[in-house]
Amino acid sequence: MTPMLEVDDLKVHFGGVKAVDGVSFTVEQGSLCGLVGPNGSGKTTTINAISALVHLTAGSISVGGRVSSGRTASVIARSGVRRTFQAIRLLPDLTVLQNAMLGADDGEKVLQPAFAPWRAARAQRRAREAAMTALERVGVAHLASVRPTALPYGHQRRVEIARALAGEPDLLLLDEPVAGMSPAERIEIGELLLSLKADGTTQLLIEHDLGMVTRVCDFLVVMDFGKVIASGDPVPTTRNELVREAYFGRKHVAADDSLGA
Ligand SMILES: Nc1ncnc2c1ncn2[C@@H]1O[C@H](COP(=O)(O)OP(=O)(O)OP(=O)(O)O)[C@@H](O)[C@H]1O
Repeated sequence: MTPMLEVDDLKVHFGGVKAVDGVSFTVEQGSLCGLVGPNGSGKTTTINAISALVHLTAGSISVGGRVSSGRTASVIARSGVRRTFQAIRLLPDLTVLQNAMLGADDGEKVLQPAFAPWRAARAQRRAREAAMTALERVGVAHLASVRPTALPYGHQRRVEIARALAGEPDLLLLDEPVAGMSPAERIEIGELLLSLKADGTTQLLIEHDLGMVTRVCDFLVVMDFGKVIASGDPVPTTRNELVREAYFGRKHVAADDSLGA
């Protein structure tokens, strides 16, 4: 197996806060890896480091065999790493289609039509095609002309995913993509992630719903207090005693049997 993502002894400290403190893991090409752990365990900071939104205190990150540490967020994105955000970041004054277009290659030119107009027109055409394909994929193409603020939360989340897909990523980082969705919507998004995997997209999924994670992921990495406390096949990993303690606390572990069911 070829690694798509290699995180090696990653540390991200904010002053005295050791948000990520010596994390190492690998995501194989074409696989779907779950990154789980209690609130504040360092998951978002880890994908912020992978997408170059925070500085690394130490360690290294490689994507597709190339060391990405030191590159800017836009260079990382252009190299095929796209992401969604835990808090929805759609622009309220743009339509659903325009928001998705921003995620396409050259998406930034969508907002600069006056700059080299002939090139902008070509970039816009390509971005529109990629965005429509992504919106179709997440099931909201019929809402392309609507403003995202007019949509229910679950649909806004789908647009957020579509924006990342419009960049046709090799590595897709998903930060709680189904938060706030109904159980039926979660199943649909789970199926979408599996279909993206079937197409060869490597994915790193942050998710608190361990039922979903064990259903769709090939591999799990579990964090607590900035460190990896367990990793491996999903079902046995969620049954690991350290993982159960991290989620439920020691005194509840014996009583609660909902993990890894
Ligand atoms: N910019 C920052 N400055 C200071 N502390 C930060 C910063 N970003 C994150 N932290 C802290 O780092 C720790 C890890 O946060 P992070 O958001 O990565 O956790 P998480 O596992 O994603 O949590 P959740 O599941 O709640 O989203 C937390 O204690 C958080 O308060």
